[in-house]
Amino acid sequence: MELSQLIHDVKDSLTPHRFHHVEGVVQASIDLAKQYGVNAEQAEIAAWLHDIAREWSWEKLRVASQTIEVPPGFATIPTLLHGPIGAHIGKTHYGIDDELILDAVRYHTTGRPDMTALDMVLFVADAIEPGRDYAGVDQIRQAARRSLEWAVRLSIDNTIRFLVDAGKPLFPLTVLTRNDLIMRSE
Ligand SMILES: Nc1ncnc2c1ncn2[C@@H]1O[C@H](COP(=O)(O)OP(=O)(O)O)[C@@H](O)[C@H]1O
Repeated sequence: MELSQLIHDVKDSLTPHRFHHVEGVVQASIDLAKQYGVNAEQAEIAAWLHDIAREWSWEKLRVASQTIEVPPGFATIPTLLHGPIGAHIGKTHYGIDDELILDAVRYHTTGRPDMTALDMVLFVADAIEPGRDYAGVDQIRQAARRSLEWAVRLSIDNTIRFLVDAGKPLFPLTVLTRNDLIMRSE
């Protein structure tokens, strides 16, 4: 695959602000990968790809989701489709056939039970890249120095609180992810 072409297209697909976020996620992913013994090349590719469809309209996401395989339920909350659709674009446009990379992209917003180390690297990098500024982010940054699992869990707790307070729907897979992390830590 041509990484420079992917980066070029990601830049074209996003506002400068979100492209800057993606650059932050790439650096944070590489750093976390090195820290936790994860393949940094896979982490970098997943990070460049993860938000490629983030600025698609709901209608465009919905239409695309009808022609490709999307994990169950994702279409009920259209924003979440940018993960599975990003993975699909990675496979079809850039020839990325590494399922570890594609899964990390697919589930980067929702998480999933039995997350791989690469899934967790991207999930946490997305939450803590230097451009992120929200209540609780420093606690997640600190957690990421000690444990990927713990950082994912804190980030999920934060997202759940945010969604509940905002009166927004919560995707059940994220609850299953949280339960799985708690069971694994006991
Ligand atoms: N687990 C979830 N269940 C339902 N909606 C979610 C979940 N996680 C995120 N969202 C929604 O999807 C939107 C995009 O999430 P995300 O891609 O993490 O945000 P960002 O654009 O800041 O990277 C959030 O603003 C939120 O409304």
